Amino acid sequence: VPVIDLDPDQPFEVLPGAAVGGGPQRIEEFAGKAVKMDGVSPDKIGGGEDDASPVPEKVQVGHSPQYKVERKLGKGGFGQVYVGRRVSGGTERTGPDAYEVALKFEHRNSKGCNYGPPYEWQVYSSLNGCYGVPWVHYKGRQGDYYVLVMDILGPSLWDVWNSLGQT
Ligand SMILES: Nc1ncnc2c1ncn2[C@@H]1O[C@H](COP(=O)(O)OP(=O)(O)OP(=O)(O)O)[C@@H](O)[C@H]1O
Repeated sequence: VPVIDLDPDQPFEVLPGAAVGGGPQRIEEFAGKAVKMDGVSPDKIGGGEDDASPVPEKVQVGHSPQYKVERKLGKGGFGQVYVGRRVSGGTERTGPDAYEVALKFEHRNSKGCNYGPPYEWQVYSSLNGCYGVPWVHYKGRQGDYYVLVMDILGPSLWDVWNSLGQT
């Protein structure tokens, strides 16, 4: 049985201005360990609820180009996904030089980020290159959000079924 190594493979970069600050601080206990928390409860924020801080208008993480954040593609249990359009350059449809990407935002107070970057990042790293899984090209933190920059996929079967009135 192949063993998948879920250790993080790359450090991520915290951009200037991304400092955690302000807001009341609390101590919460997870798995018997005291964890210092900032601001509101992660449980209340979940998958980027509307009361969380708005996602940024522009994104640049790690060594990525800059992207303008456009329409929302969807929302999951932990994060929200938007179209990102490269501000300049970008000739490819997919890959690190793509002119359009999917940007997945996960709020730093969300339940997936209790111990730092989302655990899901390790899963994406392990699955990168697998058929049907979008390639992640850049990742990092900007302001209150952890951001993944990945290939944009076509509509899911769920999206297609709904666009046809679930017939
Ligand atoms: N790379 C992508 N390209 C295009 N659309 C995407 C991409 N990634 C996510 N989406 C859209 O955003 C939605 C939310 O994705 P996300 O990964 O946050 O959650 P999920 O996998 O649907 O659910 P859960 O978080 O419960 O596992 C998806 O259902 C899909 O419609």
